Amino acid sequence: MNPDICRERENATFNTETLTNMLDGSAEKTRRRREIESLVINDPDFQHDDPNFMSRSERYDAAVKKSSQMIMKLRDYGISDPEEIYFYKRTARRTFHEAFGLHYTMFLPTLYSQCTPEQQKKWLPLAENFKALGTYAQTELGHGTHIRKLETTATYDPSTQEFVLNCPTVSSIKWWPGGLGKTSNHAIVLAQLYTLGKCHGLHAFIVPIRCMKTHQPLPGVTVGDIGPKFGFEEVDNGYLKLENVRIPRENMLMKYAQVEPDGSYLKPPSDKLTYGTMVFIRAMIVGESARALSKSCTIAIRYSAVRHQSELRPGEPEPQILDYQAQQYKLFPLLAAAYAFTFVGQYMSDTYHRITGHINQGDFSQLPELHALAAGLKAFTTWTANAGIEVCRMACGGHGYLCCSGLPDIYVTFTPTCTYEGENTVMMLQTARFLVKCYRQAREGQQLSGTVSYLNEQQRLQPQPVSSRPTVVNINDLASLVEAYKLRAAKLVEVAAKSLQGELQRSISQEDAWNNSSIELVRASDAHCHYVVVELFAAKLSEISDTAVHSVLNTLALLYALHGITLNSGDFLQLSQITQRIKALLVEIRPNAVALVDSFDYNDEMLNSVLGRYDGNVYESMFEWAKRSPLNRTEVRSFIIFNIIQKK
Ligand SMILES: CCCCCCCCCCCCCCCCCC(=O)SCCNC(=O)CCNC(=O)[C@H](O)C(C)(C)COP(=O)(O)OP(=O)(O)OC[C@H]1O[C@@H](n2cnc3c(N)ncnc32)[C@H](O)[C@@H]1OP(=O)(O)O
Ligand SMILES: Cc1cc2nc3c(=O)[nH]c(=O)nc-3n(C[C@H](O)[C@H](O)[C@H](O)COP(=O)(O)OP(=O)(O)OC[C@H]3O[C@@H](n4cnc5c(N)ncnc54)[C@H](O)[C@@H]3O)c2cc1C
Repeated sequence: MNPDICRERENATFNTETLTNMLDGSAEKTRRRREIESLVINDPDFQHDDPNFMSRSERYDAAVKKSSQMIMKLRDYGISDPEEIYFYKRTARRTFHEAFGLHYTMFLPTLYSQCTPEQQKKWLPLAENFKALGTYAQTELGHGTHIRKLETTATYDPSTQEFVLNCPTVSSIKWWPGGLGKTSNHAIVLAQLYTLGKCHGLHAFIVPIRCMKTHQPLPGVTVGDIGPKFGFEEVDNGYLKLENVRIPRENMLMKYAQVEPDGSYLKPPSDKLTYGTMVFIRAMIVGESARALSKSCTIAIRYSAVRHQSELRPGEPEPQILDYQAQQYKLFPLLAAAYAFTFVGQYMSDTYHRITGHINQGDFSQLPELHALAAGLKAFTTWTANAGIEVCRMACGGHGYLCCSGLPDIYVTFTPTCTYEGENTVMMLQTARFLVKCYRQAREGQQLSGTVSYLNEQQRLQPQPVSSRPTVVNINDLASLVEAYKLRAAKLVEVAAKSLQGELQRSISQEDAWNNSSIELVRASDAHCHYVVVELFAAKLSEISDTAVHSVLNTLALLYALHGITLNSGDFLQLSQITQRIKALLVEIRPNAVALVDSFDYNDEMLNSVLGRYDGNVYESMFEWAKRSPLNRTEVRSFIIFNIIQKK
């Protein structure tokens, strides 16, 4: 064990185990999670070669093998609780995605939420036993964001009681679905429904695409892999062209909308219920942001504790790079954000399950807020985490650029979360749509509840506009900081709403007014999400009874809130005072930095980083890893080089 890192742990002011238990939910939950993780870590079947030394095809093959092994082993162990399955899989996957990822995250959840009971009876046994391996095929070459314009059609033929599916143009070819290229034999296809000559918009259909015996594409189906990408190399994101593919009427997911045998159409209670799976994954991605950021911070902070560089005071030994204020300023606000997002991820998951419970009982009243929250927080947390992973990589200097640091893999695997499940700017604009609506309702005297209830206050304090109210902050008091964030959100929602109003007074259309105000609208959503995060972090503190853990998390929460103010200084005041306070907080966090990342409790196998190793022995491991590079298998690799040298 590296002596620097041992000293860090000895000097921590709190018990890491207590904090880990709190993050997991209880000591028993930590015990069970570790037990599940050790099933993977001690399993020789999961000791695969390093994917960084494999070709793309080898990576795909290894991912498929791993996915099938996981299925069998989960069965053998009798693990069926979704959370436990998730622990098992994320340990086995490490940083990467799994070959059957879309089957679990989108195909199955869509069947659970959008099938009738009869449809569930047919499809769930097939899907849960992996006889029907599925994906979610929505995006087309021409459209990913504006899904109302998708061109794939499903036309009902009452004479045979079938739907006929077609991708009529090049731009209508399905493009991107994970697991579509080579793996899946079924796809949930989102298509424009036509019946009795009328289009009823997007609906979801279960389409068999490959023979369940031979795995050959079925007649009318053209399917394949879209090629190498920025990351996700083990996933066969695919293309799909359907030409006159016939499926039975019962293959339309009919929990909400229905087509009768004679072709008559029954409307769903809300046409946005078709978008339900996207809301689910957006809600879950918030927790993924926390994990990607907490892993990156673990690597960068542990490494900063063992790395010595430069001279702080002449004649003294080189300090740990974690002692540089500039290094702390890069890493500690991200560490604080990783904790904040962990709590927000838990909240988002709970909120999703609570509101979908109501939806299943026929109460759709909270769907708009759920959609706005999931869309906004997905965008807010993925943007921060995405940028933060890069900061962590650069904070490790040159060694951070090596694949064995783990950081490049975390980045390339995580960065598409800013695009998939709804491009982030577009998601922020969806949240803004909800906020502006709420702002108008509050002005009309309606009482708002939930995360937007702060907009009621603006009504109460009329006629003074929110923007003219001073921001007075006690920078040592979290409750006061929450108020400041609340006021900022109210201000920016007001600015966006007034911008829209101003544009409309110039008698331009609603749509143009919206486009001309989009900078203000995105800022309003960003401020709203930032407020929600600070508020939830503060609320979490009130649940913590252990004084030492409370104290260290309070310091992190203050840093998170104050750092956010300096990043958005134009919206707040008291800047120089805040900077001084931030410097003091960095000093306070410094002795606990390693213990705080230890509390995330990533074991070495999952972290998969030579820089972030628990024992801090980075240089020895880095050298060992380099020796395994395929280029080092022979002393002279390229005959071209050999010939050049010989000619000289
Ligand atoms: C057990 C499992 C364990 C899980 C582990 C978790 C692991 C997590 C990690 C997962 C990784 C998985 C890999 C995922 C791979 C990516 C898959 C994809 O990208 S798939 C492809 C992903 N693709 C995308 O995400 C496409 C993005 N695009 C879209 O979603 C839509 O086109 C749109 C929302 C932008 C506009 O829609 P449009 O129809 O034009 O609507 P308008 O704008 O005209 O607004 C009209 C009204 O509708 C309202 N409303 C809107 N949406 C919703 C909603 N969902 N709901 C409710 N309401 C909604 C809106 O507020 C408005 O209300 P109002 O103001 O009138 O009252
Ligand atoms: C790794 C990966 C996996 C994926 N997996 C799947 C899958 O399994 N299934 C599936 O169906 N899809 C999948 N996708 C597709 C993904 O969902 C889409 O790429 C995503 O929804 C964004 O759509 P787009 O590509 O059309 O981007 P575009 O909408 O073309 O975005 C390009 C730019 O235009 C801007 N823009 C677009 N519309 C607006 C607007 N209204 N206002 C302001 N700005 C706007 C955006 O902000 C962005 O800057 C995957 C994508 C990736 C990268």
